[in-house]
Amino acid sequence: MSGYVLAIDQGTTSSRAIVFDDRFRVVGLGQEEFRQHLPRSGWVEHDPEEIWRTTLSTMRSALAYSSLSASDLAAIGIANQRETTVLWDRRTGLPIHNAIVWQDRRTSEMCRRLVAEGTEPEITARTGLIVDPYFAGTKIAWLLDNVEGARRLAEDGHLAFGTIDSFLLWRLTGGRVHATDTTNASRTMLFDIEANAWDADLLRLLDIPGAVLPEVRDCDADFGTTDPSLFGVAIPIRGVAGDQHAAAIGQACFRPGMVKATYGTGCFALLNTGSERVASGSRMLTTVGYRLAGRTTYALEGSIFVAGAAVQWLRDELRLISSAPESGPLAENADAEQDVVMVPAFTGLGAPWWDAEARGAIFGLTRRSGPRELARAALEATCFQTSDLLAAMRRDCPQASDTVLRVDGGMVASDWTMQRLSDLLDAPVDRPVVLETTALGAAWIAGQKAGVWPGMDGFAEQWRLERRFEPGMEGAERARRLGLWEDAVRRTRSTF
Ligand SMILES: Nc1ncnc2c1ncn2[C@@H]1O[C@H](COP(=O)(O)OP(=O)(O)O)[C@@H](O)[C@H]1O
Ligand SMILES: O=P(O)(O)OC[C@H](O)CO
Repeated sequence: MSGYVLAIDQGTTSSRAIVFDDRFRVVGLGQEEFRQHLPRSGWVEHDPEEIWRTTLSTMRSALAYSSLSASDLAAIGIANQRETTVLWDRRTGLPIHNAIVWQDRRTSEMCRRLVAEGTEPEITARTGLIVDPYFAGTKIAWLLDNVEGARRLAEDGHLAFGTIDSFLLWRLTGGRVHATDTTNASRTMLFDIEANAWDADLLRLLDIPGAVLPEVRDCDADFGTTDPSLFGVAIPIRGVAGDQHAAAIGQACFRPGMVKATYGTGCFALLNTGSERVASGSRMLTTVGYRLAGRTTYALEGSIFVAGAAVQWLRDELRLISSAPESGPLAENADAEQDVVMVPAFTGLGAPWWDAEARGAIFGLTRRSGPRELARAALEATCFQTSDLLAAMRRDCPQASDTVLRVDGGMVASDWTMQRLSDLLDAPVDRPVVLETTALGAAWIAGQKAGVWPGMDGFAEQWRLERRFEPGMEGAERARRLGLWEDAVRRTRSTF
């Protein structure tokens, strides 16, 4: 059998498909952006049909680019934006509403109520999560309560819930598979990560009928085959993982203590904690890193909602730059005497603050502040936030104390940002040769399961360093800058 594997990387702003050969080289690529629907302040939606159309067409483009045909593929792996919630009618396959995106804050009142009722400790004990609108559970509840007729359809067994992986699986298999994987399930706030099962008490708490839920399988399970009407042949789907989990795999973070951070729209850092779940005392998330061959590997996660999105804001709203790569050189020339600090809480603050109501702020502006200082502040905010996450992880887990950060995602192209990141973390930052780590991780799960790619050790050996950034900032300056950030966050938070 051939060693070609196609990975779907269905992200927040674009759908991508990549074909890899058995030496992990990219031989085909397709990418399409799709629309972000912002019906109200704090609300973010995607059209599931657009997600499906762009996924299908990028798969076809990737195949065409590689000059391969579908029958050359040994398997498909899926990585997806997590938490984004779709409900569809099983009888027609049609969504009953737009997908509610992970960034959407419409259920913050519901979450506040759950916290006020004292439910958070039990929710955290079972799911490893914080009560926040970020996760899928309250989004499902909102759809059932606000889309006319939805609750009755759900109770009658006609509605299916899925994160994007489930929705794509349903469509790819012609409605034959309603399943998800453990990593995606672990982001719903309805899943017991110890028992590896949906939690009946949490379903009752959020008033969600169990009939809507997909079956939960391991990341490397059999997820069926594509409907032959799509590509002419039935291609096996052998791997599914949430995109951040797939990136941790693509970065070969297989040993406890290894950490990766992916800098795209947001930033998500995952620390492998091995077969034991680590409870965070610092409001990090405890999550399933991956589950392969019946064994769960846990992770601590820090989620930052705005990273590259702050650069997009400089480009699209302030129009200070015309493209993202201009931000680094601008920042490099910022006035060293000015301390302009940006807290990009456009959609609230994620870990470790979990403040859904906070909104962005800029401090320290002077008459001489301009595009350079704002560019530095936007890029540095990502570094400061990562520093908060790593400090929390180090408190929670001694294995993280002398760690090297493996980075990927669009924003790591900025050398200035990576150097500043290393300076502020006081730790090395490793940028690999292959930056398509999310797709590579999904492809590896599927490829090794299909028997055409090597196992974990063989795969880990292929990881290659492109550049290591070493810390070079004086300790006193680091402490001063981190102090400025701490002060800015304190003044931005909605609660003290
Ligand atoms: N050279 C660069 N410097 C700074 N930011 C960048 C650079 N290149 C891309 N970005 C940022 O990275 C993000 C895109 O990364 P990507 O991994 O494709 O994101 P996503 O998967 O979330 O859509 C954008 O927000 C963009 O602003
Ligand atoms: O699509 P990305 O790369 O922005 O990742 C989104 C995350 O999975 C949200 O939890």
